[in-house]
Amino acid sequence: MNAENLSVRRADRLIFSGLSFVLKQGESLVFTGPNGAGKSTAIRAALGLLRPETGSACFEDEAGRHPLGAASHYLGHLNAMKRELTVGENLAFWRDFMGDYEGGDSVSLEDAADAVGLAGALDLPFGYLSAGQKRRLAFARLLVAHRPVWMLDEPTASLDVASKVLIEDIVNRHLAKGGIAIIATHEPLALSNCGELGFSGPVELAADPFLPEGV
Ligand SMILES: Nc1ncnc2c1ncn2[C@@H]1O[C@H](COP(=O)(O)OP(=O)(O)OP(=O)(O)O)[C@@H](O)[C@H]1O
Repeated sequence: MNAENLSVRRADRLIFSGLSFVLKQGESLVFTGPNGAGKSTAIRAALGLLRPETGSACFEDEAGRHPLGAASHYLGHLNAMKRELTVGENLAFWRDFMGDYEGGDSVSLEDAADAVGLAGALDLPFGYLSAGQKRRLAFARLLVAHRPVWMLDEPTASLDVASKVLIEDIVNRHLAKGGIAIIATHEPLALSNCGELGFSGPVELAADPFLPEGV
């Protein structure tokens, strides 16, 4: 995948500018930096979920360039599950709604639940799960519909050490199969072929000389 000269401006602040990188199959990149530095914004801008001031990002394969959003799974701060539906019903919804991207290697609902340590919980309402179990189920969503790129925003927040290792393992298997991952994180993650990109935070822009004073 390719990001070229991405910049995002919000109100009178430049959140970041000139963000460019290339990731090949099997490579990962972590976004680091303090709260408010721009990591989530960078993920959302690359995916096209918010409009960048400049630049764009795309996924490239033998067939050409594709919008990054179509080729990606996005795991944000929220888990994107319905609390009234069971674990199995939630996963079935995401499998049917997203479908497999070309070259798909998705797994069954049972195997996905098993991979995140929730094998016995398929009939349990999502709302009954603990915070860590909910986060692990959000990860199972990535396994039931294939996407070559995973964009993950603080995926291991609220996870205990064993669960964090389990998630690292799932991401590493995705990378080993030629997938790509971008991860905003505050904690070190043991990922293969991993680079790091540090965000330093927004810069106040000079006042617009055409605005009346105080605006
Ligand atoms: N609508 C908005 N208008 C102005 N500024 C905004 C808006 N939305 C976000 N920001 C600012 O953009 C900056 C980047 O926020 P972002 O959520 O990307 O940070 P982050 O690095 O992911 O932080 P965290 O580690 O806390 O998740 C923050 O300083 C935030 O205040």
